[in-house]
Amino acid sequence: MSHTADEIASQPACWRQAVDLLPRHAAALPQPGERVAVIGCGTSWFMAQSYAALREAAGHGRTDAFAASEAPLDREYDRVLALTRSGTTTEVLHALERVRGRIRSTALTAVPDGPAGALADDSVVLDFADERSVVQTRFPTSQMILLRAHLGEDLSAALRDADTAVTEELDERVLAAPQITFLGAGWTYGLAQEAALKVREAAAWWTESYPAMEYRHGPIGIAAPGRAVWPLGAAALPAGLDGQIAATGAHLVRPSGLDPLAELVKAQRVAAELAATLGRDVDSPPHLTRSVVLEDAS
Ligand SMILES: O=P(O)(O)OC[C@H]1O[C@](O)(CO)[C@@H](O)[C@@H]1O
Repeated sequence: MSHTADEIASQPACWRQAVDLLPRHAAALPQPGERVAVIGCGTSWFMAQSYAALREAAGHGRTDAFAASEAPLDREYDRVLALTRSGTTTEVLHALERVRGRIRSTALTAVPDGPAGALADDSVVLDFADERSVVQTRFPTSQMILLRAHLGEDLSAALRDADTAVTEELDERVLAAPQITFLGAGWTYGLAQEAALKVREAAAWWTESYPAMEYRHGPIGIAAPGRAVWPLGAAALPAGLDGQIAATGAHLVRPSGLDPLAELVKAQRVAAELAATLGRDVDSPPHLTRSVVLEDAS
């Protein structure tokens, strides 16, 4: 079994641990009313998008999500939350340097004593969820569980759904699809982006991702018999879209009722399985590294 498959399967236990650790980390996370910029790269950027949508919807205050390289941190923020598994990603470190002494910052990372933690005012370390694989699976989802718990969500159903997500049979028509489009709405748009990235990273397979209401505005042109459309959560399948997808002949993955984060776990499993079918080493995808460290970036 690959490290990636092991790490995917360990998510139910990791999620429970993340919930249990909330009291230890709560004070270092964004407080209600703070204006927050959440930054990250790749997977961590997409988790930033999901968390930002959830935090605003929960009424905790303005929350913007940015790719670390594009973050307009000259704006008025009370806190920067940097999501970074490795704690070494160059663009994240640069962003933390830019706000040092001016905006309070928190690094949420998997590695104790890393560069991001040294630059940030506060650190939240989820070392139990660190990964050997290049592609991130259990760290970002455990991080999301911690953040959702901190927003006051009751996660008991999500924790049960995690058990289902790691054992349930995968959709054969998705595994056979030459192209998969993930849809999201609100906080699940970031999850859709991450699901699509996961399949690209692990299997070099053609995926796309859109906010559900944007799908009719052109992207549906890609839908065709054999290809798959996978909304993450019921809100990601707005009224009438099922009929429009059916008309293209594409396979629609109907929302399962599982928590959307558990749906993401199923997408991770699809990514790993596709990689295996294609004979790829899912633990070390070509051209990708655990973290992007730019030697001569200034
Ligand atoms: O969360 P970190 O450690 O900053 O790393 C982000 C990196 O993680 C990845 O998901 C690893 O493939 C990439 O998207 C990105 O380069």
